[in-house]
Amino acid sequence: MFLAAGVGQVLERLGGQGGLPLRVVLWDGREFPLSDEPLATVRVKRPQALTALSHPTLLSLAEAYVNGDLDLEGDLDAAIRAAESLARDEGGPLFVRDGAAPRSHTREEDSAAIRHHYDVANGFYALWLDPRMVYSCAYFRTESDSLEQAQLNKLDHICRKLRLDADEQFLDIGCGWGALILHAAKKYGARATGITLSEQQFEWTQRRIREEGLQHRCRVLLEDYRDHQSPAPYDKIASVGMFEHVGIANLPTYFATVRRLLRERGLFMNHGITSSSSDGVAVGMGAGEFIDRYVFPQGEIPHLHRVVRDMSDQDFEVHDVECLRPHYAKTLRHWSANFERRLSQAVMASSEKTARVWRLYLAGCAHAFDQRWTSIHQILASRQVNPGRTELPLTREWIYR
Ligand SMILES: C[S@@+](CC[C@H](N)C(=O)[O-])C[C@H]1O[C@@H](n2cnc3c(N)ncnc32)[C@H](O)[C@@H]1O
Repeated sequence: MFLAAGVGQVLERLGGQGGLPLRVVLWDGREFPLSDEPLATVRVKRPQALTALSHPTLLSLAEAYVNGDLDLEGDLDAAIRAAESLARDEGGPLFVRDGAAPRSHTREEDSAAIRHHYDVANGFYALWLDPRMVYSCAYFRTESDSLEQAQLNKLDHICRKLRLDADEQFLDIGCGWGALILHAAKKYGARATGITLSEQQFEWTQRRIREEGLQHRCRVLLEDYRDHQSPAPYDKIASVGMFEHVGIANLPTYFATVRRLLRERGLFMNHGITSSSSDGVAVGMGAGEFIDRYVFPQGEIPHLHRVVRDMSDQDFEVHDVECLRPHYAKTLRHWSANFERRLSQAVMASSEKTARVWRLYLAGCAHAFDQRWTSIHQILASRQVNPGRTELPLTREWIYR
């Protein structure tokens, strides 16, 4: 408690970090720069908030900010690096078993978790995503690609890897605001179906399909991937930034569902976040708990080897794996910079608390990908129930043509 710890003790603790790039401003106006040229200002709004700084974890610091006990101004990345340095100093491991009971991921639980995250408001997401509203890692062909260009590159990268062709039946599991199905139908002539659990995304995508005049080859459904039925199997299936919601124990069900929906020798692209911990346990120091409690309830990320194993068990042959980690750090920095520029609008489009959560989550995840706390992989595989030759060319040159 602050009164026990005292301002002096807390400042001594912060000062002992060897020059954190922060200025601390107390509720009574007293200012304490912790280095010669502080990059960010932490405003301690009330004495109780010092508790969060006396034995900080990334969760306690984040909660103090989300609850409005602390304010942050200036260079958010510098503040996050400083927070990590403080939390690390408390001695916790980088990866921890969170001790939570395994999640069952019933349809009701998953649906509630999706509504929590994605149904904030379409206008809220439009403030900081690219104009197509793509909400997954972009693909930067050059360092200076804009976010919009890099998201378009990503849509093409996926369609090319899938060798998507005119009139092929294409399914996008977890289609977000529909960017991939619209692109697949418009540019590649595919017959595209998207499914989402978010009502707001569903309505948005329905409208976009109408606006583009693509009703004859594009549709969106509001349903759980486990319930999706199709009269004929799909030629190609993508899942982009979705399988993080599935749950590690449910990966066999998930890949079995894709196998059920895909034709023999059909191609499947799984693009998703992977853990850097080979055990697939959560990031420690309170970071994983913050994401679980405030951002992605029920989210779970497996290590790459677990994904490949569970895919192989469902008769998928893995052809190509690409790590996009630097691309996600860049994507998140674009989102975070957009969010910083439009912070007051983000508050109006959601709430003060939601905007505070998302502000930390976007900048914090950029840091997490930079630091390799988490990674992301595109895995291209084909359904190979009957052994034999694949439909793929001998080399991967087709992807880059
Ligand atoms: C991070 S968003 C990615 C959206 C999109 N693929 C993109 O790249 O912009 C995750 C998507 O997965 C969907 N999703 C999550 N769990 C799902 C489930 N059980 N069934 C269907 N869709 C699900 C969400 O509704 C959301 O559209």
